[in-house]
Amino acid sequence: MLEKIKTMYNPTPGMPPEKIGPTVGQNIGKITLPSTELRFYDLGGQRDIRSIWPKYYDECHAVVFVVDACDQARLTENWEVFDEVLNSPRLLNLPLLLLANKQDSPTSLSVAEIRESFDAWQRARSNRETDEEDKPKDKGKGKAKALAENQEGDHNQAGTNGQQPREDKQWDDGGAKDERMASLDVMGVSALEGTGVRDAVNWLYIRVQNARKM
Ligand SMILES: Nc1nc2c(ncn2[C@@H]2O[C@H](COP(=O)(O)OP(=O)(O)OP(=O)(O)O)[C@@H](O)[C@H]2O)c(=O)[nH]1
Ligand SMILES: [Mg+2]
Repeated sequence: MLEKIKTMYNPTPGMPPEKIGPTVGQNIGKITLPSTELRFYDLGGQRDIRSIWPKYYDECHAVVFVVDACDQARLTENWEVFDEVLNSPRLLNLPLLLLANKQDSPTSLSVAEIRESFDAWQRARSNRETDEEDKPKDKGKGKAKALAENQEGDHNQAGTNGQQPREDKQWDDGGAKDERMASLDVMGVSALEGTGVRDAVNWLYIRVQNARKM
């Protein structure tokens, strides 16, 4: 995706698709637009590499999350990761764009289908949570165990990360996550053919400029 952006916006083209391997760490790219410069940090999506993502959260002005719209088998894993990003308090007020990549492929999910897949994943999760909450009420014995687990969970949370409770509270107070979800932008792109890429860059350009004015 970043290489395609470079090819479309810079005098020197980015790497051709056949030369691009999995991103280990980060790739950096820069494009110049009227009165602004957009700097991209393309972070590898492999499981082990995701732990570096939060190191970038304080410095960035927008987040673009690229999903492989052809890989239905990994959509659940994708949504788990995306939800973490969506929930990261340090990213809460930043423009967030979800890109459904590989729209050139006949097997890719459309933007509407990607949105529906995420909604369905969220519904399934909240159903699971409701089921969990209901369980102890049915069985007296289970209730004590669930409570004990809860307390242990709370303790662990505070113990491993002192900021966690404060961050959670932020969500309870503002309903900010619901707002974020309602306004989530999803766009279809093809990093291979370049379809939708200009729209995505324009979206970023406008959002970053607007955020600056506020
Ligand atoms: N059909 C199609 N294939 C694509 C497109 N973009 C990437 N691919 C292919 O998907 C595979 C993975 O592409 P990458 O660009 O390495 O994907 P990535 O998301 O950057 O992966 P990481 O760097 O590991 O995070 C490669 O085989 C690409 O050729 C696209 O728009 N359409
Ligand atoms: Mg990559």
